[in-house]
Amino acid sequence: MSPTEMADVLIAAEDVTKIYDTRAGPVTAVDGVSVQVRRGETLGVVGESGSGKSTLARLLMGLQPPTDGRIVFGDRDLASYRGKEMRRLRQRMQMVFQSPLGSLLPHFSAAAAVMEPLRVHGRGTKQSRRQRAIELLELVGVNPDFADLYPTQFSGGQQQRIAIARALALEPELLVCDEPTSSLDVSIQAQILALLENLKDQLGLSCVFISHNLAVVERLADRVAVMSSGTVVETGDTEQLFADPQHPYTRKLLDAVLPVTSA
Ligand SMILES: Nc1ncnc2c1ncn2[C@@H]1O[C@H](COP(=O)(O)OP(=O)(O)OP(=O)(O)O)[C@@H](O)[C@H]1O
Repeated sequence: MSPTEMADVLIAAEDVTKIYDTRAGPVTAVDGVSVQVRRGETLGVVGESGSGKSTLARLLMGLQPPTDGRIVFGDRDLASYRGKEMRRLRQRMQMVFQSPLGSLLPHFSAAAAVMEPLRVHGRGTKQSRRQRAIELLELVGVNPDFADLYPTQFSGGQQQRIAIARALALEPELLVCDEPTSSLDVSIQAQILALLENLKDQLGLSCVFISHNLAVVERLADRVAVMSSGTVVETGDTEQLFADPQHPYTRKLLDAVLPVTSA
C-alpha cells in the first residue's frame, strides 16, 4: 500500500488473533488476520460458517479484545481508548446484525428505537431527536406514519431498515454489517442490499460487510477478504478477485456459487 493509501485507512486489524477458552479447550477463531478498511470503502468478508467472520467483526468493533495483535482505528490502538474517549469512539462505529429483532427492543416503537442512541449520547432535545428519527426512517424507506408501531408489527425487511436507521443515528463513519440479509426472503434481501448500496454512496460510509453469500459481497464490496479456518487466505479488489481467484479455497467458494458446466 502506498503512503497515501495508508493515510486513508480508517480501521485496520494488524496480525490479530482471537483464542476462546472453552470447556473443550482453546478455540482459535481468528488466527493472525490483517485487513484494512479505507475511508469510504466497503470491505467484504466472505467464508464458510465457522471461518471466523463474526469474531473478526466483534474485534473490529472493540466488543472483544484480541488475544494477540491490535485493532487500529484512525491511528490509535483500540485498546488505548478509555472511558469518555471510548464512548465517543463507539459513536463512530456501529453494527447491523443478522437478526434485526436482536437490536430492537420490543417495547420501543420504531421512532423510539432510532431516538435511543441520540438520547444516550445526550444529542438534542426530545423534540429534535424525534424529528431526526423521522428523517432517518424516511431515509431508510420506512413510512414515518408507522413511526409509533412496535418492531413485531413490521415485516422482517422493515425491521432491518429500522435497525439500519438506528445504526445511522449517531452518524457513524464505520458500519459493520454481519450477515444483514441472511434472515430475510430473497426478494427482500435485494431491497436491503440496494438500500445499503445507496446509503454507502450517499453518506460516504466505510463498511465491513460480512456474508457467506458471494453474490451479495460481489455487489456491495470494493475489496474482499476471504476467510478460512480463522485466517485470511486471499484479499483483492472485488472485480479482480472474482475474475481471477488465486487461492484454491476462493476458487472452491466461487465454484459452489457458479458451478462450471462441462461442455
Ligand atoms: N464466544 C465464543 N466462545 C467460544 N467459541 C467461539 C465463540 N464465538 C465463536 N467461537 C468459535 O470460533 C470459530 C469462528 O466462529 P465465528 O462465529 O467467528 O465464525 P463465522 O465465520 O462468523 O461463522 P457463522 O457464519 O456460522 O457465524 C468457530 O469455531 C466458533 O465455534
